[in-house]
Amino acid sequence: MDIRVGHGYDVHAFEPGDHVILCGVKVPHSARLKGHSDADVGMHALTDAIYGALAEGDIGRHFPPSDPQWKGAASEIFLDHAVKLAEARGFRISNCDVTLICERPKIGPHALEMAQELARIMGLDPARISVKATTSERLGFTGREEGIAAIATATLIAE
Ligand SMILES: Nc1ccn([C@@H]2O[C@H](COP(=O)(O)O)[C@@H](O)[C@H]2O)c(=O)n1
Ligand SMILES: C[C@@]1(CO)OP(=O)(O)OP(=O)(O)OC[C@H]1O
Repeated sequence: MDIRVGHGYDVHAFEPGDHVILCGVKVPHSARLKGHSDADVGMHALTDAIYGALAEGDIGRHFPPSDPQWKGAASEIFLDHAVKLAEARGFRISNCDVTLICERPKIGPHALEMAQELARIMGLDPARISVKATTSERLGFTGREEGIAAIATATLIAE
């Protein structure tokens, strides 16, 4: 049995807007996240965790920010690619855990829907997916509400 663990980290800054996309869910907010794609910071961290477990580099290697093809892209494309790459290598994803770091928006009311959306994209039982959040107690860039950070871990198993 081959068991792999990967982790991912991402940050996107706020810019003027009225909603954010987090783990595939549109959440009303007083700003939006800036990015080349839809700036789904949680999905990017999870995608990087899977690439990390596979030693397959990072999201920018597979989807260069310099490529206009990915401008405004739904981050589901990136996660789907990482999952299919894992499957092609004989791995199944056992579980994953995403932490969103922000003062606002509040994630708790949306966490279940986010886990369900990630599960849909990944073809997994939602019980294998965790989405949670923490503030940084008003410290640092997330504390000043300049952006949102996300960390993720994924465990992959090949029998
Ligand atoms: N954006 C956020 C941040 C936090 N939560 C929930 O609040 C709890 C307490 O946060 P602390 O940073 O004070 O530990 C946290 O455990 C989450 O349940 C949230 O929903 N959205
Ligand atoms: C996702 C990509 C796609 O062009 O762009 P961004 O939306 O800016 O996101 P980032 O987390 O900076 O990762 C780099 C890129 O791969």
